[in-house]
Amino acid sequence: MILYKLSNITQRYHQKVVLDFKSLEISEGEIIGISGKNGSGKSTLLRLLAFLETPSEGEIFYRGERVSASDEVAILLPEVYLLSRSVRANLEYMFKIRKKSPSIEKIKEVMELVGLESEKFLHREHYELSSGERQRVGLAQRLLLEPRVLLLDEPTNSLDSAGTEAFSKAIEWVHHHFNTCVITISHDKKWLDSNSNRRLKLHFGSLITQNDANLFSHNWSETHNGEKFYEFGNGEVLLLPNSRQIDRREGIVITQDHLLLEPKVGQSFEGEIIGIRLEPKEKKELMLELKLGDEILKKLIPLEQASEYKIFQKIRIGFDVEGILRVN
Ligand SMILES: Nc1ncnc2c1ncn2[C@@H]1O[C@H](COP(=O)(O)OP(=O)(O)OP(=O)(O)O)[C@@H](O)[C@H]1O
Repeated sequence: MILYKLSNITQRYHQKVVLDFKSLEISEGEIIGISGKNGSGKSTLLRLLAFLETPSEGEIFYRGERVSASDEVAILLPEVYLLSRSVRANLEYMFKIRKKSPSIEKIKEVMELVGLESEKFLHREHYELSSGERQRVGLAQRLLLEPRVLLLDEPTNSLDSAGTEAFSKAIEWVHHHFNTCVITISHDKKWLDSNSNRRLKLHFGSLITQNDANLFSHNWSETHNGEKFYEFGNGEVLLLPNSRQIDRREGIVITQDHLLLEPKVGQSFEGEIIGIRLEPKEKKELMLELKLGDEILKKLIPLEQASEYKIFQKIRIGFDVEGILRVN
């Protein structure tokens, strides 16, 4: 079932366009990771999905309807707001929102899930919590809501590695139990990769919806005559012929399909395989993680080709520049 349908979205603050894209569909149970540079519009998009803001232009349908709020959607912001009471009272409050009677067993279950020992933390006052512990209480609150959509804005910012791992498990748990659609913003690409089955990227307010693995959208430069080239950071450069008309601020993307392994013709670059893993979605493909200069690129290959690739193997990487996408 499609949960969200967004079309022709523009969001402006004081005349400045911060988000501008044509369409986005999000289905039930998807686990989506959103990345992008500071100010690219990630939090703005999350606020739109949480109905905390309405777009300046465009339409958002939630389960086929125009709605102004939904109690099926929960959002965890980087600064967690807690009631000036104990952890227990903060968690019990969620049952009131759901019009259910509090269950101490359920509370203890979610506390353990987010890595808060219930014996130690249940009766702690809100002011006795560190920022990482507040973040954990915040997530536990939202898990108790059993949301259809869980929106997480930089959830792991104040967490240590144990907390980060607990949050990964909690995402799996909520997805498994309630088929929750989880949408997470993070600057930690590795964490996002292992905690999402679809990636979105924002680039100056434009949405790039291809599997993120495949694309690079910064470090484009111009020659004196306006042709674009991409610097990989190892001295190698990919030239883009006939690219004068492209404004590099629009974002230039080469999708995964146009990333070629061991190409027989054309320009190619030496890369290295730094990761090989089974793609979680269908389990019929392998994701190769390739390092080329400062870039980490990804390429899906059929499972049958697994024996051809080994970790730390050097590999030639080429690009079919016909596959350039402009993102606007
Ligand atoms: N309420 C607001 N009023 C005016 N400008 C805003 C407001 N909220 C965000 N902006 C601006 O909109 C742009 C996008 O902000 P947003 O917070 O969505 O970016 P982001 O990708 O989440 O950034 P970060 O990675 O730094 O959190 C930024 O230029 C920001 O300054």
